[in-house]
Amino acid sequence: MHAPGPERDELHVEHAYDMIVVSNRLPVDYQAGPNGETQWRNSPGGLVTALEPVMRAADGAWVGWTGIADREFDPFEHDGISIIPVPLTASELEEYYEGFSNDTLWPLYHDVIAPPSFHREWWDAYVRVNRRFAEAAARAASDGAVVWVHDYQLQLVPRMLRESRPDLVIGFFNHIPFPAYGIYSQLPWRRQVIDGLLGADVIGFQRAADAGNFSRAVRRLFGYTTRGTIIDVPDSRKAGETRRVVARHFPISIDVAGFEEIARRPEVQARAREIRSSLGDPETIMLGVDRLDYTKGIRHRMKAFGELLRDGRLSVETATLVQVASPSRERVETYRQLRDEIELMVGRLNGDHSTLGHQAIAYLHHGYPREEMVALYLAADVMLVTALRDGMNLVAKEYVACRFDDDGVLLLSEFTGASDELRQAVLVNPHDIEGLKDAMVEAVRMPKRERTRRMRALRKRVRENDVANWSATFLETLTGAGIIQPGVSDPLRTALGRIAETELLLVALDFDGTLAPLVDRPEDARAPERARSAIQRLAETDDTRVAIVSGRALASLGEVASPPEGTLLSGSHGVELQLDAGEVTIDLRDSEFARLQRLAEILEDVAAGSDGAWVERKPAGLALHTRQLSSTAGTALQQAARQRVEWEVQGITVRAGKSVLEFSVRSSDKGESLTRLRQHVGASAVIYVGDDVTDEDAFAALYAEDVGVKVGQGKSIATYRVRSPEDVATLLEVLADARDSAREAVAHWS
Ligand SMILES: O=P(O)(O)OC[C@H]1O[C@H](O[C@H]2O[C@H](CO)[C@@H](O)[C@H](O)[C@H]2O)[C@H](O)[C@@H](O)[C@@H]1O
Ligand SMILES: O=c1ccn([C@@H]2O[C@H](COP(=O)(O)OP(=O)(O)O)[C@@H](O)[C@H]2O)c(=O)[nH]1
Repeated sequence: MHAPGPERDELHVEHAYDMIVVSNRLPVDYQAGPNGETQWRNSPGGLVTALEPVMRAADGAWVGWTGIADREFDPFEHDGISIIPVPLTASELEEYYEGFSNDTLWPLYHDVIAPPSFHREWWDAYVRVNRRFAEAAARAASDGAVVWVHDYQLQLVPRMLRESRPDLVIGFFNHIPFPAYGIYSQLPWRRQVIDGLLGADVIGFQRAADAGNFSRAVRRLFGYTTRGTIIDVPDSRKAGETRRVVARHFPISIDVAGFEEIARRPEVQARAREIRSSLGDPETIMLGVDRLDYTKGIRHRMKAFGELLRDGRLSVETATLVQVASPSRERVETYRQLRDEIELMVGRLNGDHSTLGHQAIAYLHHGYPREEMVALYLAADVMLVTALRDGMNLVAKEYVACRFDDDGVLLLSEFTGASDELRQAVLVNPHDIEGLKDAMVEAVRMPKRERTRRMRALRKRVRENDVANWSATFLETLTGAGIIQPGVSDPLRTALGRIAETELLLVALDFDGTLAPLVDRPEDARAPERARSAIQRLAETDDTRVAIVSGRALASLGEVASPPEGTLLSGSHGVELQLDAGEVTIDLRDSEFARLQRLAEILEDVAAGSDGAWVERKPAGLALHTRQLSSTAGTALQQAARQRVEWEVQGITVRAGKSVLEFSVRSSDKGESLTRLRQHVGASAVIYVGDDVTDEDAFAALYAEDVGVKVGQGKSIATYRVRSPEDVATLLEVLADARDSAREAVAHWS
């Protein structure tokens, strides 16, 4: 049966969209009401909260399930978003959604808080439904489109899409945690799931720890090489070649300005006052807002609250707990049991502690629209987020975004993704009931000054990474096609401020295209004066070391960069290093020397046939430069050189740069070089800035707390971007200023 969608417009979807989001949930759900009537309502959960503003801004389509079984809907338009529904039968709902997704993967990925069930027929349904989603996306995607797949319900879709549509750019984002290998390895289909995910070009996680767990699982199960955030995956279409897959964290967020705007509305503030007075105007309102899910730690929070009332540390006359527990996955047995347990607890606590005038717990088993949520946030003095495991927890961020009055206390579990960013919350381990009780009392009694200090810091942090920033960072990593702001963007400025506080900083910079604009004759390349004096400022202090990391031979680098004393140099992609103790000399073995000679003959021969191409000699390799040729002629010449070298010389490392093809008889890359520099210096944090494909190895060698900056367009795993060497100069000035301020602050406090 085909039912009409809301505000339905006929959509013609074949190969129509350049950007497609695929998720199990759509922004709207078709729900049966208590009397059998059906209605569209907003879907539950944070995935929809985060993706809705992204989709509204993009001219793309959203592929997903409408929340009801055995009904088919034509594509329709909802609130400015093109929706492509995927149908599920009643048995698929049971086996794919309630079964494999929410009774196998969900508990397994949330550290087996509840025991996962493993059933082969659930797995079969999971494969079948994933294929249906992949087919729907493949039908709707235009040539070379970007397809962004979401969450644990659809982990096989990336591989399925890559097989059927190799032209697509495929991203995947996991909204829930990715567990440690000891837990993940329980999954009977552990290899198939990882292989499914590795079909993507970029796999995003909420926390750095999740990405680390995933990379470890890839190594253990497949033995693929992983370097930092890069995984080399065999290319099923090109024998002997590998594809680069990026696996790293992109913490999700919310529409911060949108939430604040609602919070500032007079009618929402009036509603907040009304909520307070309907609860008898207690001194303290504590609030919990969660889907009714065993991962959220609702029982732990109620136990702690009950004991505080029992012990007289809190009283119902002064404190009330409002618990919104919105209905979720109600046909899954573990969720039914949880509801019974929680409602029993609420009944007991209210029976034991409530008075005629004061209720201990106001328990609301409903889903509320956003305005009501915001009014609740404004009414709450203390927000309780006590999840036992949670991918992110957007409620924590929403609370902070709404508190434009700089008041309110956020009590936050360390086991949420949000706790990585929201360090100024009162952080708790919800398993430690005594610790939780103490933290609740601390939150209730916290003096105004401290509340304000913490809330200001939290609001700053949440504003720095809103949902637009999250999606832009992910999509830029995926496509390299984002619009780069001129100068130094606010998020980059914040990251520079943070890294400037480190003890011993290594500032590692590529030269050509990064410090110096690209020029036709490499010997003419020079860094602008502003960059040179900022480097000078950075290099003259004991707590900062500067390194220039280049593909050029060391001798040529020294000449064009003329760096200040003490600068470390890495040439020939790390084959040559000039550290404090002097230059590392390269003694080529006889076999390497012979190969170098043969290489030189071949490349000189290839270059001789083309006007404008030339060969640069380096200690352990050669570079064929094609910058002065048209792009077609340059590519053809590079192709010819590559082929001849492959046929005629063994053991050569080939590396493509911007209009240059590098051949080396000894393999090393900028990532290895950066790691050696980090160790040599003993750096506590590193910033790396680079523009070329070869700089990606260096970005891959960065740790979560380091900063990677890509100069210009192009696919990159770096988190930040600037447009040009001029902006790199500005970046270095900002960094030098930030380093001075950090030093002054330390001097002031010591
Ligand atoms: O679709 P449901 O089965 O009703 O569940 C609702 C959503 O729950 C999960 O949300 C997660 O995503 C949030 C945003 O990234 C994150 O903050 C939270 O920690 C996660 O649990 C689930 O991952 C979604 O797929 C569901 O739609
Ligand atoms: O009655 C409710 C309860 C929750 N939410 C929203 O549901 C999302 C919950 O996201 P979170 O990341 O905290 O957890 P999830 O439910 O996705 O696990 C947030 O945007 C809440 O504002 C809502 O709109 N109404």
